[in-house]
This record gives sequence, C-alpha cells and structure tokens, in this order.
Amino acid sequence: MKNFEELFSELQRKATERPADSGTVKELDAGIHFIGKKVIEEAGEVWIAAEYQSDEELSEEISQLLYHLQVLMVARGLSLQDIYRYL
Ligand SMILES: N=c1c2ncn([C@@H]3O[C@H](COP(=O)(O)OP(=O)(O)OP(=O)(O)O)[C@@H](O)[C@H]3O)c2ncn1[C@@H]1O[C@H](COP(=O)(O)O)[C@@H](O)[C@H]1O
Repeated sequence: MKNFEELFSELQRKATERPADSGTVKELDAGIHFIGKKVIEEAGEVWIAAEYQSDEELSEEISQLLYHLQVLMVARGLSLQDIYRYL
C-alpha cells in the first residue's frame, strides 16, 4: 500500500522518465485543461459517493481525486512543500 508522498514521487518520476505505458504521462501530455476537467469530474464523483455510496466506494473516489490533484501539481511543477505551507 502506498501513501500520498510515495505516489507523488512516483508521478514525478513518471513525468521525467516518460514510460510508454503510463496513464500519467498521457494525462500530462493532454494538458492543464484536460487535467482540470478530471479534477472536477472526480470531485463530483466524491460528492455523489459521500451522499449515496459505501465507505469503500467513497474511499476509492477520494483516492482518484487525490491522484488527479497530484497530476495537476506535477503538470504545474509544484512540490508537496508548496502545498503543505498552507495546511
Ligand atoms: N492512483 C492512480 C489513479 N487513480 C485514478 N487513476 C486514473 O483515473 C481514472 C479514473 O477512473 P474512473 O473510474 O473515474 O474512470 P473513467 O473516468 O471512466 O476513466 P478514464 O476514461 O478517464 O480512463 C482511471 O482510469 C485511471 O486512469 C489513476 N491512475 C494511476 N494511479 C497510480 O498512479 C501511478 C502511476 O500510474 P501510471 O502513470 O499509469 O503508470 C500508479 O501507482 C497508479 O496506481
């Protein structure tokens, strides 16, 4: 099981090494507008899951939202520290 920081390091590595089978690389290549729409889509799915679905389904949706937020951070060149300073 990986944690938030380990996933972010993995995504940064994918962005640098650009393996051909990486969904993250494809999403980064699609650009900020595309990634932003994924963030909105997943946030909507989190909301629906929180209202109507199980804890397990909600947890999965939240993980997807966190993933797409991290892809957006990588796309903009932000670090975890850039975010943590506001927590
Ligand atoms: N945690 C995730 C993760 N969460 C969500 N997603 C992507 O987000 C999509 C959201 O899925 P949905 O169920 O909402 O389906 P969907 O919107 O119909 O999917 P798409 O049509 O957009 O593919 C998934 O299809 C994945 O493409 C993720 N893709 C990758 N990771 C992790 O990121 C790391 C790098 O992955 P790769 O870049 O693919 O190697 C690995 O550790 C992966 O486990």
